[in-house]
Amino acid sequence: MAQYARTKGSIALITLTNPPVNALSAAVRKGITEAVARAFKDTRVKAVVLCGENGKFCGGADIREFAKAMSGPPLVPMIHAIEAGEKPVVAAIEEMALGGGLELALGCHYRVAHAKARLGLPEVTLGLLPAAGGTQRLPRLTGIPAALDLITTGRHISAQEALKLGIVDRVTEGNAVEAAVELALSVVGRPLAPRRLSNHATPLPADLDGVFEEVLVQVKRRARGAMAPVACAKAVRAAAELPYSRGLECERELMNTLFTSGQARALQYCFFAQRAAGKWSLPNGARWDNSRPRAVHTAGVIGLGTMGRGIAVCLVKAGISVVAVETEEKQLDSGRRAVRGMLERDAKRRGVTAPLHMITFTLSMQQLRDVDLVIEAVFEDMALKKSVFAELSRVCRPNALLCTNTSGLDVDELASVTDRPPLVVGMHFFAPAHVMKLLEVICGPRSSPETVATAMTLGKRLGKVSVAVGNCPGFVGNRMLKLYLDQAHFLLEEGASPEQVDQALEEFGFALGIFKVADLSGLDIGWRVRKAAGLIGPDVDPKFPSRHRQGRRYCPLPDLLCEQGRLGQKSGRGWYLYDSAGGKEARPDPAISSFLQEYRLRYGISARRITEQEVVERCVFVLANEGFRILEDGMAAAPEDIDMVYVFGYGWPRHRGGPMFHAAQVGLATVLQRLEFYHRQNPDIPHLQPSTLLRRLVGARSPPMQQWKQHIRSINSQL
Ligand SMILES: CCCCCCC/C=C/C(=O)SCCNC(=O)CCNC(=O)[C@H](O)C(C)(C)COP(=O)(O)OP(=O)(O)OC[C@H]1O[C@@H](n2cnc3c(N)ncnc32)[C@H](O)[C@@H]1OP(=O)(O)O
Repeated sequence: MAQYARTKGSIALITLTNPPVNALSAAVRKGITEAVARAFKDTRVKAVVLCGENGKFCGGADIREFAKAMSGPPLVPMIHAIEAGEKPVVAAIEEMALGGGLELALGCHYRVAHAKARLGLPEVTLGLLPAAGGTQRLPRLTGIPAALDLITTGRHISAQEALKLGIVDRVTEGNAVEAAVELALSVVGRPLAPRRLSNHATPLPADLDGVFEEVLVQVKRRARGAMAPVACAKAVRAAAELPYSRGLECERELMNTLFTSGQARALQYCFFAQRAAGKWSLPNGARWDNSRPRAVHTAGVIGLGTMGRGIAVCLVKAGISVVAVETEEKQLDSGRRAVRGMLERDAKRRGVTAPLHMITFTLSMQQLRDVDLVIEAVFEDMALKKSVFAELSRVCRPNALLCTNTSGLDVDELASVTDRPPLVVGMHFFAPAHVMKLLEVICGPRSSPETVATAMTLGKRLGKVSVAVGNCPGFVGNRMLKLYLDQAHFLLEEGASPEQVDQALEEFGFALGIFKVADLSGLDIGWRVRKAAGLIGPDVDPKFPSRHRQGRRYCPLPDLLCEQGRLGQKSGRGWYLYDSAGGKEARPDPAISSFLQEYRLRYGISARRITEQEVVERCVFVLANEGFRILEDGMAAAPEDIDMVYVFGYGWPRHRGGPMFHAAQVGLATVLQRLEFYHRQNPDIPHLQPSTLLRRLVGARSPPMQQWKQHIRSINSQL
């Protein structure tokens, strides 16, 4: 809807009314169309101001409408009518002008923004392009390079940056609607033709081809296989080469291809799934909207290894005072240098002063006595963590929350050594913790609603996507990762090379193949976990290590690599070869190829040709299969949560929605049939055996994802 009012005698004030973000639903488009026509007709009205209710201009087209048949007045002619009008129209941009909201503002003759407003064309993040004339008007206003940047990345910019780029005419610290009314009064009677962006010629850079080539390289690197950024670049190219009306046709054609694509569906699914993940609930009825989180002003971080450093940086950047604890002077010193360096670099990038005063470094746990919450990030060893938690019980205030950054250990076992099990929760960050968006919040069986609410809210404050998960080995992410890695290792035994597996996964869209990721993380991490799980030990024959352990197929290849000192990037050699220890450029290593050949010979395995299809299906379907088991076990509340863990924590290509969404898109019956096929070929790999839930869903004719949980016999939520 849109409200119409007259102010200052001659200004029509049109207010978009569709909380929470005044999205351009059919009703809003109808309201604007009618209100603008009314203002243009009313002879008392000399100029028009467009604004949004509740201090928010507009969050763009209504994304929920994309899944339905479109109705109501379309955006393009509505915006054209505004631009072509004979009375000046000024957009008053408060808080946000995003997507269709900014396109609407670009159709206005003037734009005023509040200093705190954010502007952008994020359609690309939804698998679309700014198809309400945005790809044609913005380049005419800012020039090609800036428009390409904004449209292909979808990034939000500040009002100040928008002013520099010429996207807004004025920025105000005061009331943007009043400033817009003032501007509207001052421009009455001025010629409007120069203010109509569709009339402008697009300013062209000297090396047009070079600019586009460079952008295409960048977009392909950022999101391999994603269609929308490429289509966005093509549409902007049309603005460079064609008159406005033909450019608009090109924009529409490109949008038509994107609009019904699987990628757009996946990206829009991710938008809503990300927001749904924050809406947690526990079996006792506690929920995100009835549990009050505690305020967190001060926090302790124990352990200044890679994880602890990143966590400390996140906390400080969120305005939380931190006490960072190490056990030895040397580690404390190197941790202090690293954390300060990260804070200084970040501050320099943002042109602010580094908040170094907000963190103190100490060797004494006693310094944690007054903090609101502690995050333990010591070495992944249950005995060590237990001793830390017992000590924290003694040192911290009785109501301080105790959190562990364990990546897979039993949170309840840790809680049991404390004097406050309800105040213990897992906060599993992903490396590097100040960069990665995912936070798994592990709800132990005794974690209180207030504790869960505090951890989830703190995650959001740190800029993370917090997902509540149950307390099982590996939680959601690493429980699934183990099986994904196993498949990759088995494929090496059967005839594939690390680079072949990685290439197939990267073609699928993963930012990095699994073997490159393993090298980056360090192969010794998994080695240690396998030792702790009793899979490696003195009874393993060092010359001929068994390929069956604990009743199932086991691949000793990564252990053999570690025994050779090939630990990944840090040692300059892993599944790949690097220039030096710490090198980043992965090169195929002929030594690995010979190593694999010898291994196959030793075990009598005849290498077979493995297709890209097999690599992707085995790696990706095994993830979804375990996801179904996780749902049955009650360790995740919904398939959307599992997908968000993979998208934000494991480099899963967002335009494929997540492993569960992907399984639904491929077709559950196909996934079932392919898993059965691979399991028949590999009966000693139990995780290739289709899960009960998958079978049941296929039996029920593959219902939509929202109905999957209804097919779990007895839901026993472990959250
Ligand atoms: C052939 C058809 C041609 C059509 C032409 C199409 C051209 C234009 C396309 C577009 O405009 S696509 C949409 C572009 N806009 C965006 O991508 C913005 C999306 N929203 C956001 O980034 C954020 O929500 C926000 C606006 C920055 C606000 O963030 P905040 O953290 O304050 O709140 P949220 O929790 O994210 O959102 C609150 C609530 O609002 C819902 N919502 C937000 N934006 C939209 C939207 N554009 N459409 C529908 N719903 C939206 C969001 O889902 C939340 O709802 P609940 O989860 O609470 O129910």
